[in-house]
Amino acid sequence: MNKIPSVNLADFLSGDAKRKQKFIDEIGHAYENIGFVALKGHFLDQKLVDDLYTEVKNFFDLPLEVKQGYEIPGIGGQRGYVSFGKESAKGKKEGDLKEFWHFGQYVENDPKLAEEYPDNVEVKELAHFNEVGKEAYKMLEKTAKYVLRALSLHLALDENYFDGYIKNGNSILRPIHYPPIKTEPKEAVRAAAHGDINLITLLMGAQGKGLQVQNHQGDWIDAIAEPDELMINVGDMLSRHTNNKLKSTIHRVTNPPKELWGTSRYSIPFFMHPISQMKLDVLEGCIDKDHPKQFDDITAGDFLNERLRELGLIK
Ligand SMILES: O=C(O)CCC(=O)C(=O)O
Ligand SMILES: [Fe+2]
Repeated sequence: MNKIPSVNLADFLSGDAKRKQKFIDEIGHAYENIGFVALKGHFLDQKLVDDLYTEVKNFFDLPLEVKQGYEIPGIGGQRGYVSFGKESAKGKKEGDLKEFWHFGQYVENDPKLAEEYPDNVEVKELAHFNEVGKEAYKMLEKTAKYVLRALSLHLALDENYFDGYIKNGNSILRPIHYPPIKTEPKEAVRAAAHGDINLITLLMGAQGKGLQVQNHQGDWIDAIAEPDELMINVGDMLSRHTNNKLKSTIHRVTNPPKELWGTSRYSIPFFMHPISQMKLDVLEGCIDKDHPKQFDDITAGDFLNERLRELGLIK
């Protein structure tokens, strides 16, 4: 495959059995091959997208001392601000050329989980930042729920298989700012080649050049979405759970050519995580003579901690 396929969630939600099956087959096929799709028909309307970008730009425009006041020690960057260069891709020493913010779960009716997760951090300088972030979080979570339902059916599981694992899950909304590049970055890139940790990622802002995906042949292909599309990819948790039937594809964000060094890039991924107790053990239905079990049993919580250590976010 050398192009990211485009699918429409409206097919899945149409109530028409044929259209629903078409969506399941298209996304299933795409995830067994390239691991990415561009998705139309999601639950984010244009006003919400515009409002979120406005708030996010306003936040990153705040003075560094103000932003650093929202960098919370001891929580592995899981909420609030993470400053420039802190995170590096697994196996890489140079930090990525980015700063970012994390909105986390808004736990409902589960005091134990509310206790387990760090609190969301409120930005005091911006009147709408917190509420707009929360609204986008909810709409992305809702979109992701239906995508996982389609994948459950593709895997011959119960349609609602993931519902209980993602309700109040440890998902993260991460607005990212890649600032203008001022001096030759040498080895560092905006985001070094990596696979995402989580179940699936929904990315707003893949409209411009920058994001590239590595296909089976090892070629890097541009992943560019239409204005009304989210880019959605499989993460390592889902790949493990399905014995790599669904592919977590390596991707990166390249540095722009020198004449565009002066421009920022903004992107906003939503990393869909389950609750930490979910067992990522390989599904029985994904093991057979030709596909022996490839991964050890592990919970989502333990897997996440292992990876945050490798990214340099926890000690
Ligand atoms: O900025 C982008 O377009 C992609 C970012 C990304 O892959 C990530 O944060 O995991
Ligand atoms: Fe990523």
